[in-house]
Formats: sequence, structure tokens, C-alpha cells
Amino acid sequence: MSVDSSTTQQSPASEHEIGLSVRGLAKAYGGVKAVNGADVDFHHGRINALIGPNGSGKTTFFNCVTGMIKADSGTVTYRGKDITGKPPHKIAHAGIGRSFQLCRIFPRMSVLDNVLAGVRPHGIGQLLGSGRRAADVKRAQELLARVGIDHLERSDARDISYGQQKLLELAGVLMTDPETIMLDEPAGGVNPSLIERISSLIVELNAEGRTFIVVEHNMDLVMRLSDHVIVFDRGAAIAAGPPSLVQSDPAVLEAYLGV
Ligand SMILES: Nc1ncnc2c1ncn2[C@@H]1O[C@H](COP(=O)(O)OP(=O)(O)OP(=O)(O)O)[C@@H](O)[C@H]1O
Repeated sequence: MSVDSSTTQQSPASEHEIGLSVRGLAKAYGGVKAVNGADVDFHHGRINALIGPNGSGKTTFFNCVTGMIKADSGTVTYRGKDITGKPPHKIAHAGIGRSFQLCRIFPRMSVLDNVLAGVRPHGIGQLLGSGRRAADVKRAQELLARVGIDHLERSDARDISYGQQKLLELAGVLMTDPETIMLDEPAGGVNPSLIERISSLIVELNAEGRTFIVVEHNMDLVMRLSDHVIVFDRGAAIAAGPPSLVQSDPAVLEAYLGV
């Protein structure tokens, strides 16, 4: 079964600008249909949450949308532009940035250099020696200040806490100035005070016009933060709508609780 916002009575598509739109997305690993014909519309300018039980295909969906893995079938459009099957740098160029469930950082590099690694097209190859542009360094430092870890800029990334690594990854994502930010479990394994900081940053960045698509298991955070919730089960969306409605949807309760 697949559901998108246009099928949700309480939030007709006409009320919302659609940014990322996915149709019939599928990806199987052997006999496992990790993503199974998913149809999903994400609201542009809003905080969208993608939730679902463990193994329901959320990360695989993220990986297909952002070009990390190739889907077996389906289409992905962003702001009306077909980005199906494009490589990650083209997806980033289209305005979509992403983080990873387990932080993707370079552990032996400094915090500052990790943020600079997010710059394109210079990339990691130019991090050493004279490749660092002063403007990029300044921007990286500003972003580290923004996420609250500028005091750690010279530390090795492996020496900062896991929550700080999540903040570092967010600063790296922001380096490409993405219009839409996809976060895979931003609060996973993070202590409560840093969850609050991450949550405030998402709200602030959204108020500045950035769209968020967040995979998250912390339901309290999802319900507080998001405008639009999409529920995945067995590789497809089974419900979509405002948090309050999704919470009481019988299909969602069944997927989560088996009731
Ligand atoms: N590389 C892979 N090879 C084989 N099977 C995979 C691979 N990646 C994912 N799967 C399987 O696909 C299904 C969906 O996994 P996925 O990680 O996308 O779910 P998820 O909703 O993100 O789970 P979680 O909430 O636990 O992170 C699972 O059954 C998983 O075991």
C-alpha cells in the first residue's frame, strides 16, 4: 500500500508545495524488498518526518533518493526536476544535502577539516596544503559556531562525543548550502541536552527556509518537531499527514504495535 499527501484528506496536496516527490521506488536485496514501490511527497519548506519500525526501509529509501545506491525502479523528482538515478554530487547540486545514520566523518582529521570536506567541488583532495580557500575556512568556522562546537575546531573528530559528531556532520551538510536537508536519525545515541540543541537548530534552519526530511525513532522529537509525518512499513508509505492524525491512524498502530 502506498500513500502520499494527496490521498490524506486532512492535508490535500493543493495546500502544500511539493519539493521532493518519489513514485514507485523499489530496491530489493535478494528476496528482501527493502523498498517496495514507495510513493511519497515531501512538503517543501516544512519539517517532514519519515518514521517506521526497524527494517521498514527508511535508510534504503534515503540511499536511493540521494544516489548512494541505485534503485531497481521508480522515479525521484525534486522541484519538478527528474533526479532519478543521479549520482550523489548531482543530487547535492540540485539542492539536497544529507547526513548518515552512523555519522560519516573522517576520524583522524580535525573538526574544521571535516567541515571543509563538505565543500564542493574542491573536496577532500584539496584539504591539504594550499587547497583551503580562506572563504571556505571562514564559512566552516561560522558553521561550527552555529552548531556550537567552534571551540573544538582543532580537535580530531574521533576525540569529540558522538552527539558533537552529529553536530559536526550537520555543519558539514550545511557547507553546501542545501535547500533541503535529509537527516538520518539525528538524535540516535545522542544525550538529551544535545538532542535539544539539534532540535533547536532544525527549527531555526527551517525558519530560515530550509526544508527538512528527518528519519527518527525518537517519537517525542518527531511529534514536537514535524509538520508532516510519513509512516513506512515494509518498504512503502502506509500513512501520511500531520503528527496528531498519524499518531491515531489504525494502520500505524498496527505497524508499530501489531494491534
Ligand atoms: N545492504 C543490504 N544488504 C542486504 N539487506 C539489506 C541491506 N540494506 C538493508 N537491507 C535490508 O533491507 C531492509 C530495510 O532496511 P533499512 O536499513 O533500509 O530499514 P530502516 O527502516 O532504515 O531500519 P532501521 O530503522 O533499523 O534503521 C531490512 O530487512 C534490511 O535487513
